[in-house]
Amino acid sequence: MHCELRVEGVGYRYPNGHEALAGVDLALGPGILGLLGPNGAGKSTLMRILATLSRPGSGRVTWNGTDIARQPDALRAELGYLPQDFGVYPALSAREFLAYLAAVKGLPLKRARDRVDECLALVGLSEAADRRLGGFSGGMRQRVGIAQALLNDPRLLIVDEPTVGLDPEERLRFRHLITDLAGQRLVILSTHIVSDIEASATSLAVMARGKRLFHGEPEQLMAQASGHAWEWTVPESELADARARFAISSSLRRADGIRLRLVSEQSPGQGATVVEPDLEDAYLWLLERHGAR
Ligand SMILES: Nc1ncnc2c1ncn2[C@@H]1O[C@H](COP(=O)(O)OP(=O)(O)OP(=O)(O)O)[C@@H](O)[C@H]1O
Repeated sequence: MHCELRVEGVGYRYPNGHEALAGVDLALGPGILGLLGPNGAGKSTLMRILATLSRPGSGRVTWNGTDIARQPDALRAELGYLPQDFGVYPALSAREFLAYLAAVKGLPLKRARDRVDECLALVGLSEAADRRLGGFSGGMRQRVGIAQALLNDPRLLIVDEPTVGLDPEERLRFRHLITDLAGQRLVILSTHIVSDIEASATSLAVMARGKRLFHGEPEQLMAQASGHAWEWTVPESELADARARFAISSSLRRADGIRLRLVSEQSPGQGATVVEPDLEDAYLWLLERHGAR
């Protein structure tokens, strides 16, 4: 199955002059791309361009060789998109809502009926299919969001910050769902939370302030942080100072003080030991190096 997305020098400026994207390049094939970046990095702006909802100000995006700004329909037929601000009609049941969206997407009636059932099953909502969406939890609504994005069995699935507002259990379930969906398609999942993608992403792109800072395998990013991740236990009285001076990825209260995990060019202080960087450390180190934290 052919599925090649190329983002070439894409820039975007909002009407108020704010430059949200500056020369972003990505070459993607089947698999799950985790698109990581702090708030305001430009992830949603890029997702909307990829979903053909806005056009790049400069550069271009091609889907299997076709420029999506010139011929958006070539991609739209193969696209599933879950926007960040996905809303549902609370009075409709999950089945009614999906049937409605299937009609909007132009699926023939018989195919629509089958696909609604299949997609509800895929996201684990068959049992709840006839319940009103108004009574659904946040996690269930997000699963409805994924179900609607899957109606046309897309080859490109774009999910923008899907775990915002979900509780830890729902978050975990959602991550498993995304992993199961990958197959032969390209899934782009944007988030500012490393743990959303660390178990599932086959490749990783990191953005900050409209620029792509990294694109590659998670292992490559972790290798870049080697020697710069530290564990350091400090008394509680020194915590505020440590927070001000270092990029801290986690802290744990222990009997002998606060055990910090942080990234730093050099040893943060006496008693600190170098540790093997995990993805969280590596992400933080990248942002730190680019002054983007
Ligand atoms: N309609 C708009 N007009 C002007 N600036 C905007 C508009 N929408 C977004 N921006 C700005 O563009 C930048 C990128 O926003 P974008 O929403 O793409 O980032 P993001 O990485 O998705 O972050 P978040 O998770 O906070 O949405 C931000 O600085 C944001 O304030």
